[in-house]
Amino acid sequence: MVVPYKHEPFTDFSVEENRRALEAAIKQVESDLGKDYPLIIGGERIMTDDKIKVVNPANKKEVIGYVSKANQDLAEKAHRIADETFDWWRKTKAQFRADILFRAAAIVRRRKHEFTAHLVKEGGKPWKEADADTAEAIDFMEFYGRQMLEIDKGVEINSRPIENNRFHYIPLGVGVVISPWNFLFAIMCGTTVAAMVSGNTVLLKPASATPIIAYKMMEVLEEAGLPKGVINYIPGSGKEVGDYLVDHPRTRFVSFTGSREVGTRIFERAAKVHEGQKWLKRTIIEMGGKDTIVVDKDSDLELAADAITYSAFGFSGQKCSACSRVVAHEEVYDELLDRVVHKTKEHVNYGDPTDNSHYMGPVIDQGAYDKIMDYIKIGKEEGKLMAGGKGDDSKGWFIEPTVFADLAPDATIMQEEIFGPVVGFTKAKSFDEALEIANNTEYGLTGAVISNNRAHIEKAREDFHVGNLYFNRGCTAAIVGYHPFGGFNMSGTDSKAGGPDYLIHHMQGKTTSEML
Ligand SMILES: NC(=O)c1ccc[n+]([C@@H]2O[C@H](COP(=O)([O-])OP(=O)(O)OC[C@H]3O[C@@H](n4cnc5c(N)ncnc54)[C@H](O)[C@@H]3O)[C@@H](O)[C@H]2O)c1
Ligand SMILES: N[C@@H](CCC=O)C(=O)O
Repeated sequence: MVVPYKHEPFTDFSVEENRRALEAAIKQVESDLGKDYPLIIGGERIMTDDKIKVVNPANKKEVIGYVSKANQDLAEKAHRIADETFDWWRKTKAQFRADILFRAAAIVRRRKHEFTAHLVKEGGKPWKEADADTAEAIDFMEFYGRQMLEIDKGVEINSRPIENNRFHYIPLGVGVVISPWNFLFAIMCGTTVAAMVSGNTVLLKPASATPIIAYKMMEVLEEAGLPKGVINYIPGSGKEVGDYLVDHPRTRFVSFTGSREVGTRIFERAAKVHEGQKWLKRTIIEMGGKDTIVVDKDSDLELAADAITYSAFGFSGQKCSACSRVVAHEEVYDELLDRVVHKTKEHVNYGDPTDNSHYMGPVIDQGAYDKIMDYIKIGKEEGKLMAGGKGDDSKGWFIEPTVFADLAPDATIMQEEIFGPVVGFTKAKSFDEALEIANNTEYGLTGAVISNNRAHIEKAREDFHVGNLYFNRGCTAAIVGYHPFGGFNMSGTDSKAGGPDYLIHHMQGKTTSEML
């Protein structure tokens, strides 16, 4: 029997002991930088000459490590091993697979600050965000382990007196898991272990900006008893290795989390049936967002301002769930805007995230920096700059928390995902109009409504078309097992990570009927 699932508590860094523990862990991680990391294929460590250079986004000169890069030959080798391993792995008991996750979760929990410190360095995450990322990785392992045990009980169906009917889920086959850099531990871990615990074998291609945490997870899973060949670690170029694996006729499913551009490309490519392919590939595709907080006339404006500030600038706005649009009723617009601008200028400082006094760290890389600065330039033409607007990429990739006011609902920066510390405000004449504006993007991931009006909350529950809708709080920070996460429309397939249906996406239902 396992104890009931409860999410991993966050660390309180105002407690001196906790603060010191993370400081020590950061020092430890710093003394360990610059190493070489191999691929892991069928349990074998393979060093390649071609390497991914992983740098600290807060200090470009600091190399976190050099990670071996898979090419198509190595991807093919990994695929063959994953395929062979699936033959016996698919028959292992759910309890055996779940136990690996429970042991792995316990290992990470015991070494929690070490992982968090690594995320501060590799991902540029401030302490609070890095701690939440580690906690979420633990949660995914604990939650999916339990979910698998539930699914293993089977589903009741009817039998007539002359027959014995059964219905149960079986795994799919070899899955390609492609993960993003922003929840470098949690999402990478959650998507990988969900596929594995459901009885599939996995080819894990982590994001090129953050592949080292994935290597560390592999070490933990191996220590927890994961057999060779079940998860194969193959970082590499998205285009070269990613396309090859997505197109491969023996790939049974692809689990992708990342941008709309790459997600739609994978969706299209996976739809093509290649020679020798015996199935239609399953795709689990979770993409970006353009997430809105609606602030009603009758609402707590201080709560609204806090919710907006954290949702817009937590981890420098680099969350698919980040608030990048505010739609406020015209009667409260000016006061709300004043409060958010004040909080941004007073409280949202930024700098090296190893220093816990910084609210925000850097953005992830030069590409992200340039893209966000381009959007800020557009924002200056489309609206009124109220705070921030500058960047500095001399040492790391730092951008000021930026607020734009008086934007048209269809302005570019109100429609396209920026994925940085930029939030835009627009006005609505009524609550109905506010909802219309909130729904006017191609995305549908998260949203929030700040309101004291029960009828308006109920209207939004029906009409605000997003996968994760929150009332009287911000629109980020979903918790595994409590807020199943995934979006509508161009935000993806709404697979709901951390929810009761998630594992089923990695499985297929089988009916057997025996005559008595
Ligand atoms: N909906 C969600 O749950 C969720 C969660 C986190 C991030 N995101 C989204 O992810 C994006 C940020 O992450 P990112 O910059 O890592 O996204 P990205 O799409 O650039 O990269 C994601 C992954 O895809 C790989 N990739 C790139 N080209 C590929 C190809 N042709 N074939 C296969 N794989 C390829 C990358 O190497 C990386 O591992 C944002 O849009 C954000 O909103 C969504
Ligand atoms: N699940 C996270 C977002 C993941 C995407 O970046 C949240 O709810 O804030």
